[in-house]
Amino acid sequence: MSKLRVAVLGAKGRIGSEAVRAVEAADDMELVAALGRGDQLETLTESGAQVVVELTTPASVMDNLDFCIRHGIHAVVGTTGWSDERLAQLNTWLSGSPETGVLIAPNFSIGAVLTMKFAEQAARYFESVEVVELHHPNKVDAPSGTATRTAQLIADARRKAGCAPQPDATATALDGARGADVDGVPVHAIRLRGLLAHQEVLLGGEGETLTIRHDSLHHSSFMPGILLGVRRVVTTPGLTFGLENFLDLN
Ligand SMILES: NC(=O)C1=CN([C@@H]2O[C@H](COP(=O)(O)OP(=O)(O)OC[C@H]3O[C@@H](n4cnc5c(N)ncnc54)[C@H](O)[C@@H]3O)[C@@H](O)[C@H]2O)C=CC1
Ligand SMILES: O=C(O)C1=N[C@H](C(=O)O)C[C@H](O)C1
Repeated sequence: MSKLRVAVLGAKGRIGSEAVRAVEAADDMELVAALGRGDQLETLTESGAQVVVELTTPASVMDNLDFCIRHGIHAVVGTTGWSDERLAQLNTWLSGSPETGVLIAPNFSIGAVLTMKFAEQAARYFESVEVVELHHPNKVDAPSGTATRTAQLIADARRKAGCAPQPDATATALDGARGADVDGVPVHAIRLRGLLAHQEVLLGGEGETLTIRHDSLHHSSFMPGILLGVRRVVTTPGLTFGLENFLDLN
């Protein structure tokens, strides 16, 4: 069987360099390009890349995906910064290239995907819920893509269940003291040397609390998800949001 021809964008970055090694080590894949900032995107077509793993920055990702989709190259995207407007733009581009697949995964680690799933399931049973994400201090965006997605899933679950707004008597607060409001869910971002990527979902009800915590201790935690994404995206046209769509979680 022929190997999947894979390119990595952001190949010198923290996660990109790990992804380069993971693709090189995968028996069913061939690394055909490893591009960094300033490299020509034409290398992707010249090298015959079938799938691009996009791990750059929120400022670069849209131009890169525009190029990939126009050239029918599938993409597995870990880069953060997704808004409804950006997703709508992607869907417009994809409608002009109906056989191309794009997976956007706010988090590639199985533990983080399960954290989101468990938080979504638990959300309607508790009066209060807040999200705390903790990352290395070199991270450029806050709150994290994972925390934003977690809060959105929680908010959707609570809306569907008809939950009342969360209790919060705060009358005066310093700016930021109650975190960012993501769809009615407070999200707090901590940046600390020594950390990599961590998240807690705190749920509170009458006389009890539930804490769901996940820790990514090394970038290797993201690699099985990236490789799964590469294998699945080539047969999944259109936009897929969330690695859970490629996992049998039920
Ligand atoms: N979905 C997930 O599971 C994960 C997502 N991430 C996300 O991946 C992104 C990258 O994270 P890090 O590796 O920590 O950042 P980083 O700053 O270490 O790496 C980004 C790399 O992309 C390069 N770059 C920027 N623009 C480029 C362009 N136009 N073409 C090619 N390369 C370009 C930069 O020079 C840099 O080497 C962030 O958005 C981060 O949040 C990070 C870890 C896991
Ligand atoms: O920048 C990071 O490091 C990470 N980014 C992603 C996010 O913003 O959720 C995934 C993970 O948390 C690591």
